[in-house]
Amino acid sequence: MSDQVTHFIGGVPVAEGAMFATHDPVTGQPVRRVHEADRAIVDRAVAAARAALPGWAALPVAERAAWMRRLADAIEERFEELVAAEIADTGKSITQTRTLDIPRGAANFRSFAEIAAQRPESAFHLRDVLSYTVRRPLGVVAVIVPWNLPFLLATWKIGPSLVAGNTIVVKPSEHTPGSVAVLAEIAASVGLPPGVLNVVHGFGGGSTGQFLVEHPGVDAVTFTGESRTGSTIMKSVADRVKPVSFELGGKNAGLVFADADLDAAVEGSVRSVFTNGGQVCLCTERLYVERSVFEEFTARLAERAGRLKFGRPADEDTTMMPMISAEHRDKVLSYYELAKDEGAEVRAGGGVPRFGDDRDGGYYVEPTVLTGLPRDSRVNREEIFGPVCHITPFDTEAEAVELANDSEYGLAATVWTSSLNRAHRVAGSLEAGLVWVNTWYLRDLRTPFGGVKLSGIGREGGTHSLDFYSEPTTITIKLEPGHD
Ligand SMILES: NC(=O)C1=CN([C@@H]2O[C@H](COP(=O)(O)OP(=O)(O)OC[C@H]3O[C@@H](n4cnc5c(N)ncnc54)[C@H](O)[C@@H]3O)[C@@H](O)[C@H]2O)C=CC1
Ligand SMILES: O=C(O)/C=C/C=C(\O)C(=O)O
Repeated sequence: MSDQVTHFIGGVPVAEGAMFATHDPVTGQPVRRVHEADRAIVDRAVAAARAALPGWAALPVAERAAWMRRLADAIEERFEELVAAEIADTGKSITQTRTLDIPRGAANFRSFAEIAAQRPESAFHLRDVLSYTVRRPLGVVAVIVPWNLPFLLATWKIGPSLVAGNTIVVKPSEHTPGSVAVLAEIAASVGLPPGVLNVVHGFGGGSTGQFLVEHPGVDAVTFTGESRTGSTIMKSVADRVKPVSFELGGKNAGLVFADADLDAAVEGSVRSVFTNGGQVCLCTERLYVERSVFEEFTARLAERAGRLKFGRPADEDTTMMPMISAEHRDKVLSYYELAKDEGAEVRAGGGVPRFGDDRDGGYYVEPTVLTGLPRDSRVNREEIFGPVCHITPFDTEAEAVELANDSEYGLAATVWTSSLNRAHRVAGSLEAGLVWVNTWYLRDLRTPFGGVKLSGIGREGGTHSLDFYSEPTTITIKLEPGHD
């Protein structure tokens, strides 16, 4: 793709609006020039989506599902181009991008095509009354997504909203416009009807994102990002009572019991704390470890953190990526300093790696393991969104559950134990939308996905997505047997 990123409206590229630059997180150097959509451009995108709505909504679901499969095929054909676009924006490793981010994009379209096409309609026939439900699309949906998993998260919302018959305007993060811009090219190349999928670029508050969610022609908003942003968007749409689906932040707990397979718990926690540089809303930031294995677990996790590899994205054995921006790096580093001020013992990391090459201009921080902080420390309560965790010992199962639940967030939790009874008991007691036992981030796209408390509103995934992206109308007919 070109280094200049344009909007995509009504099936064609639109190179209008002021320009801003994005930066390569690996070196800090400018990487793209992006057009910012002002109110007038957002207006045109919403109008294009609205014009395309009747035709798209009227298609049989099997035909919309066929379009989703065409998009998935085309993603696979342009796989390496999407991998390159994602890496240029994020500095992710090529191994992760090839195995997680881009394949999930294709899977997001394919799985919602299958789920929507196979969904049974419900009808209840009781004596001379027939009650049944028809589902209609919400209308024009605004899709607002963040920078941490740009293609995965955008397609996770684009697939089900389109197959349910909506037309959409997507706003990717200002940091990561590239892969969704390639998706727009793909939509044009497969001949998706103009206006069904529109993309506008720009910032959030006071810019494209706000103009889009507030727009009277937008019927619903689906958003992934920080909890505070979710709250701001909710206020913006409150007057029009627009439906919202929010996947927000987390301060996720991992519980390690002494009966766990410790090798698996350590390796699983390496993944759950440090994957994607800790920049996944599902990452573990609070670990609670039974006292008898606390020292061994902590020493082993700290040792593994020190061995993560800061290679270039193109090196297949790279396991640590940079933070997305200088601003986000500074935020994460401010928590490293705060941890020290709050009295933490730094068991690994705590600073900035030095390379002696152009990566010193990038946004890297060290993977960090902390202990010794009280439960009410800010480091134990606030979402950091970096490669860092704090580990606390516990003595009883009840205490572990109580500590894990002592959070304003409730997105994901991980339980490490060899006892099935304990796994079931503890998992059911945790205030979280998602609990993984002896694993982390194992996904089945049919299951409900989302969080409680500050971590979100509603669930997406499988039929839960299709429920959000459509409205049911219940029709009840009084039949008169024997009449025409
Ligand atoms: N899923 C999660 O938990 C995520 C959490 N974060 C956290 O949020 C912090 C800030 O990162 P940001 O990229 O600024 O996240 P953000 O939540 O502010 O931005 C996510 C998306 O929302 C848009 N946006 C922001 N304000 C908006 C508004 N008022 N109306 C409409 N759209 C709006 C942004 O342009 C972007 O596309 C990070 O330091 C990180 O800690 C960031 C990304 C994802
Ligand atoms: O759908 C997934 O597999 C991952 C979702 C991750 C987020 O929502 C996030 O990191 O914000």
